[in-house]
Formats: sequence, structure tokens, C-alpha cells
Amino acid sequence: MQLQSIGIAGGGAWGTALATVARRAGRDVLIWAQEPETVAAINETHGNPVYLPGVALDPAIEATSELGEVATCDTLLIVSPAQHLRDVLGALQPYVQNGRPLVICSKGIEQATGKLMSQVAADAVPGATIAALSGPSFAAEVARELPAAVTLATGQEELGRQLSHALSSAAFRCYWSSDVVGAEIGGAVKNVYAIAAGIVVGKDLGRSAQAGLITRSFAEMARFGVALGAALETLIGLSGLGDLVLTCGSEQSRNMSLGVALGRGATTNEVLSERLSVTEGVATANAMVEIARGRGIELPIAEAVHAIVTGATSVDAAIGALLSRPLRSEAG
Ligand SMILES: NC(=O)C1=CN([C@@H]2O[C@H](COP(=O)(O)OP(=O)(O)OC[C@H]3O[C@@H](n4cnc5c(N)ncnc54)[C@H](O)[C@@H]3O)[C@@H](O)[C@H]2O)C=CC1
Ligand SMILES: O=C(CO)COP(=O)(O)O
Repeated sequence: MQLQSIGIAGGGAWGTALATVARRAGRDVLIWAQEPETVAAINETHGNPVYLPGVALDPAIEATSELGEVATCDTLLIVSPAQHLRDVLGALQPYVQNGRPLVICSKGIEQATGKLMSQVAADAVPGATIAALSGPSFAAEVARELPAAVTLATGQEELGRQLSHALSSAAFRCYWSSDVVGAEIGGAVKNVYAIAAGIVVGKDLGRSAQAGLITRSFAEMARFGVALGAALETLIGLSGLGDLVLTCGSEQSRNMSLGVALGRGATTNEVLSERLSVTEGVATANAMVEIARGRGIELPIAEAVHAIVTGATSVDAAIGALLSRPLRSEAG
């Protein structure tokens, strides 16, 4: 399959960082951005000062305000916030040509439907060839060409291999996988647990508490993911455990930094109203607990995060409730 040109739908931090990735891998790159000023900045000053400040882009990276133009590329990377993915793909759908891979790079679960991004994509672009790119990768680091390794999942193994080669370069390694659901679930739910880890840091509960929280969060990720059809092998890989470790350990994560602020006494609205960038874990916590309750999956940490971010409970009450749960077998 011809994979020379890469169209990127989304001019935020990650879409822009992925443009640098694709360019370094030798691809021709066109970004669609929603804001005319982002398009102008990429084309005229070769930067994205709003979403990815301080990064000089290769002048060969171009941007457009016409969504249909990116659909002429050999492969499309879809990098909108999760809750806007359906609208972006709906607008793109008339232009998508049969067989062109859609690589979903957004991390989240759709709040209104409880669907994973690949399921939303299948609704919005029926018959599309869908892949997911997920894993521990901060846009600002990737754009600076610091090393990162991610999972590229698609049901068609040969396509996974080709896409991985088309996007990889010295500092960006794509490992292919056939488990799209697993790759997506890890990337979506780690955002919820990063908020929890941030709360632990914001409340100064200590490193032991942080390590315990991350480990029990992984147990929840595995329980939830396997129930939804993910392979455990995927969840212990880059897109699951890998991204959990990254975002639960660095305040560079928007989700973790929200948690830190909550732990220090701020409200969700106070934090989010100050931000242009997306904090996916808030909506995904809601979707996750709805799914879990419907299926009888026990997720005490995700439930606590959801209750805190919606203001249904206080941080102290949620921590107290988690610490007073009955003791149980670790394997259970
Ligand atoms: N920033 C990062 O390091 C990484 C982000 N991601 C994922 O990529 C996705 C996009 O995140 P970022 O690029 O960081 O976004 P961002 O926070 O840098 O920028 C927000 C983006 O949302 C767009 N937007 C706002 N309202 C919109 C609407 N109504 N319809 C369509 N687009 C709208 C803006 O144009 C902008 O591109 C998220 O799902 C995120 O979890 C994944 C890996 C790394
Ligand atoms: O997904 C990410 C890194 O892999 C980015 O995390 P945040 O959205 O929490 O900043």
C-alpha cells in the first residue's frame, strides 16, 4: 500500500507532534486545524505557538482549513479530542476514499455512548480501515525528538507492519499489534488513573501511596479491559502499563496536573476553565463508570475519581472510603 502522504486531522499538541514524527520518517505531511490562526502559524511561521509552543516545524509541513484536503492523503491520523471525534469524522466521511487507513490517535471513551474511538469511527465512516496509535508519548517530548515507543494496532497485521514502518524513525518506534480494543482501552483509562495519581501527589500522601495507587489502578485497567475484550498482553504493554506509568508519574500530564490541583483544594471547573488544552480523563471517567456499573465490574478508584471530578464527593471522603474498603486477596 502507498503510504507516502500523511493527513492529520487535528492541530493540537499531539497532531502537531505527530506531524514532526511523520516528517522525520520521510513522509509528506498535511495538517487540518480547526482554528485559522493555527493554520496560518504552521504555514507562515512554521510553528504552533498556541498548542505546542517553542517547537520549530519543518517548513515542508503544511496546514489547511479544508478538512476534505487531508482526505486526499494516503493515510489519515485522527487526533481530535475524544468527545469531538464523531463530529470531525462525520465531516470527513464524504471525502474518505475506500481502503484509506484511519489511524485513531485520540485517547478516550465517548461519554454519550460509552463507545471506544474505533467504534465511533466505524459508526461515522462505515467500512473504514481502522487502526489505533497509543502509548507513552508526551507531545512536547516527541516533537523535540526525544525517544518514544508506541503501539500501532490494527486488525490487519500486514497493514500494521506497513504503518509502523511509515511512521517510525530513529527516535520514534512503533510496535504493531492486532489488538485495537486493548490499545485503545489502555490509552483511554490511564487518563482517569492519572487524575487519581495527581490527587495523591497534591495531598502529599507519599511515594508509597503513589506506587500502591498506580498498581491497583493497573489491576482495574486489566479487569475493565479484559471484560471489554482486550488482551492482557496488550494491557501490560506500551499502550496500557506504559502510558499508565508515564501519566501517573509526571505532572506534564494534563490529567495528572488536574489531579494535583484537586488534591490541593481546587475544583474541576476552576482548573478546566483556565485551560485551552484537553483533559480527557474527566469525560472518560464518566463513561467508564457507566460501562462498569452496567457490566458489574468493580472499579473503586475510577468511581472515586468520577465522584471527585463531578463534585459528588470530597477528596478526603473519597480517600477515606478507598482506605476503609474490606481487605481482600490481591489476585481477586
Ligand atoms: N498532548 C499529548 O501529549 C498527547 C495527546 N494525545 C491525545 O490526542 C488527542 C488530542 O489532544 P491534543 O492534541 O493534546 O489536544 P490539545 O489539548 O493540544 O488541543 C485541543 C485540540 O482540540 C481541538 N478542538 C477544540 N474544540 C474542538 C471541536 N469542537 N471539534 C474539534 N476539535 C476541537 C483544538 O482545535 C485543538 O486541536 C486527545 O485525545 C489526547 O488524549 C495522545 C497522546 C499524547
Ligand atoms: O497521553 C498522553 C501521554 O501518553 C498525554 O497525557 P495527558 O493528556 O494527560 O497530558
